[in-house]
Amino acid sequence: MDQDIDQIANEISACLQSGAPIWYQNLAEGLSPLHAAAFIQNEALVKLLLDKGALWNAVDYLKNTAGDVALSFNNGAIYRVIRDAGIRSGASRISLSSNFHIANSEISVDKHGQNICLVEVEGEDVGVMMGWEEGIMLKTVRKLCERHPKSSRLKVLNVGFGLGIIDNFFQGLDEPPIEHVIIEAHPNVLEFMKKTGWYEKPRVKILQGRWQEFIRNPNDLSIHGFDIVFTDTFSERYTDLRQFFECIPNLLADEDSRFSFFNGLGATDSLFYDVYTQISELHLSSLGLYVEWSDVDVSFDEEGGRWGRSREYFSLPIYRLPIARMKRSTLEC
Ligand SMILES: C[S@@+](CC[C@H](N)C(=O)[O-])C[C@H]1O[C@@H](n2cnc3c(N)ncnc32)[C@H](O)[C@@H]1O
Repeated sequence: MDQDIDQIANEISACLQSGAPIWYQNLAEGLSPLHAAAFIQNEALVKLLLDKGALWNAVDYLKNTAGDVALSFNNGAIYRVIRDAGIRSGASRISLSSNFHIANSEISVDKHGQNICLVEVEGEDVGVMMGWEEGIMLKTVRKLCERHPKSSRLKVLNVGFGLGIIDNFFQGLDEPPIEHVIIEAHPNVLEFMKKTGWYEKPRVKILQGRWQEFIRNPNDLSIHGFDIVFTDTFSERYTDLRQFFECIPNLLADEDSRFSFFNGLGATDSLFYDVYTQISELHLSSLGLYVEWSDVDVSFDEEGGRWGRSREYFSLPIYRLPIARMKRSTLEC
């Protein structure tokens, strides 16, 4: 077997040296050499191809990566080799996510009675917040607030109002926040907030604009001291989320404070989702935060009806919910 691999390795090296492109994907199915190596379940070959520069995130015409092929065989070892290549490649170079900016947005009720917030991207309506996400938002609020040492006097910051699902859950707590700051940029969403009475709510402060205008850099202390911080801006890229991460140590009040974000990047593919999840944890850790993850079941409960006229942006059955806190050693430094 080792001999076979040595021989294959030599042949592949010779092919590459003579100009064969390692990124080649066949015309019939869009399969790359990495897909093929995962298909024959040859870990050494997978490693070799990745070493030679094979794209860990190439997708075939069915949108499957080599990691998906490995998973379909339940081959955890090969899956991890491919995933780790993705993590090493660094989040800033991953281009799988929603990378559009706030476009025309519309808030409406779909035929299933769900509230949906749609934006138009390249002529297609994309749901950026839909009623089915209530379960995620409810569990997030529970994880953020339950047994919080300051539960009777919470100061909450939420970035991105959308349909206001999470903000309604914060307001519905037995002991609502003593300060509830919401940053929202989109004029249509701000209009919706006006119509639904958010500007009149006691102890709620609405900051109109992009979060980047209010939280200018990681050392900016103009808004700070929150017990709970949540962000869900969806239309932004991972680089924006990472920039927001950098501001978290200054936004949080103390070691009891908790931070969460909508963990939806790459959520149309288990490999991409896994890579984003791991990279987020690594980046938060480098800033002195540790993350606890819990799983939320978001599998289909009806014939795919939850998407309405939007594009699927979260097609996995499990949402991985992050709760981050400052590590004590960081606070003592
Ligand atoms: C997915 S929705 C948030 C949904 C919300 N979590 C809920 O429970 O309904 C995203 C929101 O973030 C807003 N947004 C996007 N980028 C933003 C930015 N840079 N600053 C502030 N708000 C932003 C959008 O206008 C949109 O209202």
